[in-house]
Amino acid sequence: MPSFAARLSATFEEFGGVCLGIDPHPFLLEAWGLSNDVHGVREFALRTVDAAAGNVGMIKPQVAFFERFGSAGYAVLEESFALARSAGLLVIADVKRGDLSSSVDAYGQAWLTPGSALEADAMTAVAYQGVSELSGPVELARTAGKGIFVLAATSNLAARSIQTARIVEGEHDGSTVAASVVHDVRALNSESGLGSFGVVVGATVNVADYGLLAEDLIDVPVLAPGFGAQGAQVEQARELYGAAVANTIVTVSRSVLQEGSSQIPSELRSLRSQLREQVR
Ligand SMILES: O=C(O)c1cc(=O)[nH]c(=O)n1[C@@H]1O[C@H](COP(=O)(O)O)[C@@H](O)[C@H]1O
Repeated sequence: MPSFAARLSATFEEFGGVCLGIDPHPFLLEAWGLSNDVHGVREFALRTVDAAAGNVGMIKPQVAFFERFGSAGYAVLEESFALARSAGLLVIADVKRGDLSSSVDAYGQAWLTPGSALEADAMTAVAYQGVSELSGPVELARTAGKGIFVLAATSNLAARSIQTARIVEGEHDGSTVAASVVHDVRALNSESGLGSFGVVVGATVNVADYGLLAEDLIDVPVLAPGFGAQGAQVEQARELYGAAVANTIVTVSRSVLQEGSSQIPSELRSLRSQLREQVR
């Protein structure tokens, strides 16, 4: 299996960096005329995958909306991932898992093992127990051609005080929590050019306030939520991410999904051309 970085680069080349989030909120199920139960979520997810295929290269299912329905929700995730894979879409499982290494290893195995029921191409992870605790999933990702996106500067205001806090000891003495995560994740990328290990940097944050420079994000895949419903505009992508806009995944959920499944392809194509302008 080629590395996640190689597959992501090919996706950027063919489709650009727009990613469609699959977040079946109850209000969206209602707007789509679907029931707020696992049948509605299944229909929503499969229609969304269909609408994404051929229009963008990536989807990011937010697993919380599926977990609401227990094992039946997981079955829908499995079916959706399989459909996405067969349509050539990269799947970033938005699971935000984190724990000490002996436990987080199992999360990695669930989401990144080739052939596992919930196999995705990449997963999101939380590193408040230390980026080094993620070594098990990182090793698995290396051998299986998978990727991991670690939360660094998230789009929600409530995280600002924690993520901009300064570390007072050790290797990262004096740097912000966000910058230390970016530094440690960058160090995982041994290959030259784009790496397989990325960071989440929300489009609603000013990276400088988080102790980050635009250069810190070069060659690291950047997962960038916050566009659309949370207020950032794709026309600001270069201003926000500088040269790293070329390796930024602009992920959008509610703003596109609320248009209804028949409108999704044209919405995605329009975002693609806006982002292409920014990358140029
Ligand atoms: O990791 C994420 O995807 C994520 C990180 C972050 O900092 N902010 C953030 O909004 N997200 C997720 O990105 C999606 C944003 O959805 P919309 O605001 O509807 O586009 C949701 O699934 C969030 O859980």
